Amino acid sequence: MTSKWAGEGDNAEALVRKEVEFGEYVGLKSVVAPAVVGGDAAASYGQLVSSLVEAPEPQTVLVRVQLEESDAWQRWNRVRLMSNSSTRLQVLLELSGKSDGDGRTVVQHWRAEPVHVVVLPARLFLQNAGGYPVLRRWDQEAMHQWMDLGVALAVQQGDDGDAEVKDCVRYLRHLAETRPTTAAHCAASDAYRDVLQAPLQPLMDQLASETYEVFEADAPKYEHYEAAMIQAIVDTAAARQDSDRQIVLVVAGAGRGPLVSRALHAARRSAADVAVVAVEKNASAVVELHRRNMSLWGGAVDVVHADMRRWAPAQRADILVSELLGSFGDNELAPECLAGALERLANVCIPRRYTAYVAPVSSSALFRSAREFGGTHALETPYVVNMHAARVLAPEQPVWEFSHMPGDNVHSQRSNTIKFRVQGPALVHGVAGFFDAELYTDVRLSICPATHTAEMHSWFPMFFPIQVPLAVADGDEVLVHMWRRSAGAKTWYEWCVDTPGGTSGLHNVNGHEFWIGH
Ligand SMILES: C[S@@+](CC[C@H](N)C(=O)[O-])C[C@H]1O[C@@H](n2cnc3c(N)ncnc32)[C@H](O)[C@@H]1O
Repeated sequence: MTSKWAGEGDNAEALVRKEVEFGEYVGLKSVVAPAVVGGDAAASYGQLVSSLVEAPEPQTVLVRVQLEESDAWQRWNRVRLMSNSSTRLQVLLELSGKSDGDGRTVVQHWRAEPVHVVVLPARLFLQNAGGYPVLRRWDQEAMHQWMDLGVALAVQQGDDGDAEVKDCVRYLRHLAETRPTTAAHCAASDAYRDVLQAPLQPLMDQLASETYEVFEADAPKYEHYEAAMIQAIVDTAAARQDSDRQIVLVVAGAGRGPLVSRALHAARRSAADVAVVAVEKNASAVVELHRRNMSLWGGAVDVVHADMRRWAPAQRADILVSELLGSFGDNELAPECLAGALERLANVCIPRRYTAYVAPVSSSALFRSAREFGGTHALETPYVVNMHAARVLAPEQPVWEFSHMPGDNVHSQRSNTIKFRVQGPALVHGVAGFFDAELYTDVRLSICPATHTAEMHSWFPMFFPIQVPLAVADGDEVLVHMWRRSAGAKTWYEWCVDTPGGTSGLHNVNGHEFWIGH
């Protein structure tokens, strides 16, 4: 193979292989391939890099991507696709340092890619009054964002007159030391960045005590529930004629009791006479409810071990409160549990309605992790994940809603197609899912990026992967098709993504890979 990109003689491939071999001999964990090329030589370059990442040596290959090339991303994407998105392929990103552009835009565009190192040319640095190199404010922020993504930074020696590399490095160290600290409520979530988790199934499974403990640490969530309960109690008290009768509030799916404590508090704060009933189907959690009833609630709570779908109390309640919301709103089967229960049990439901949202998402990290779980199964299963090295390609849009008001239709199947105009170029790896909920009137909870409830950390977004990623250009129209289907004791989602270049095909048809059990 002869090519200019290696810049040496007439057998560039042999030269590259020799250098890789030497790297292996001296024990290097990674080797940097020559700068990625476009045009006619792109296929040969991709073939060579693919053969390196498939070689038995456990080295990572860093593909040098020069941002000054207008088709830098497309060049990288071609190599990545030729190498079947190998986990041993990463990016060494060379900033151009020419433009006065905002460095944060580069992070935004590249955060979904497996960037290992960012190389800053020394000319990117300005001189401060003392003659030392500094970065523009937005470039400082960009460096903080790269550090946050765990990306290494390197400085490339410039021409005469550019800053000294050692001074630039000292400045970058200073930036690292003065990075804004993470808020306490984020610190716990940070440990789960880009970690795929199976969605909880609190109806089919019996949750463990430590899972409840994690829920209970999310004070903002319970504060919102308490605010909703106060309003519902006040409205119920105002609407009723026979003011002697106690208001009955049922916490359905009480777990170890955090909403029960909040219900008692809400009753005190609204100065109303409220009887609180705690219903829970997990026998072990019921033991803890009895313990708390004795030790914390003075025996004031009626603890019932029952499934809310079948529980038949002697007296209809006024307010039904439940926290069966999943990352996609309805994925913990709140509709199946609440719709029927509401008809028999109460007039008012908290939450009153919840909406699922979707958006196309790009993330090499999430796609690779899902694929590593194994085969088609892993890429036809939704995950819950604290998305970090990911790029949501268009603002999220509602896909469907469930409402629990008297007289609402209780059927639980849904489907919809949503059209997005995406920011590209990018590789679509799947669909991100979010939800928001109206607990009561204006008291809302949200995990949508645009409206996220402050400091609430109970829910990470959902990720619905697709088996074969789809490339999109800036401004392309992307269609996301979603279905929520049920049969017998199972509910599941099916999904499909269409881009101008192709379709992902339908995922999880008939729930054959993933379903939620009733
Ligand atoms: C997400 S947890 C929330 C628990 C608690 N409210 C909290 O905030 O910690 C949902 C709870 O609902 C219970 N649950 C789910 N489906 C139920 C049903 N049909 N009847 C009664 N409890 C149910 C589960 O066992 C679990 O304890």
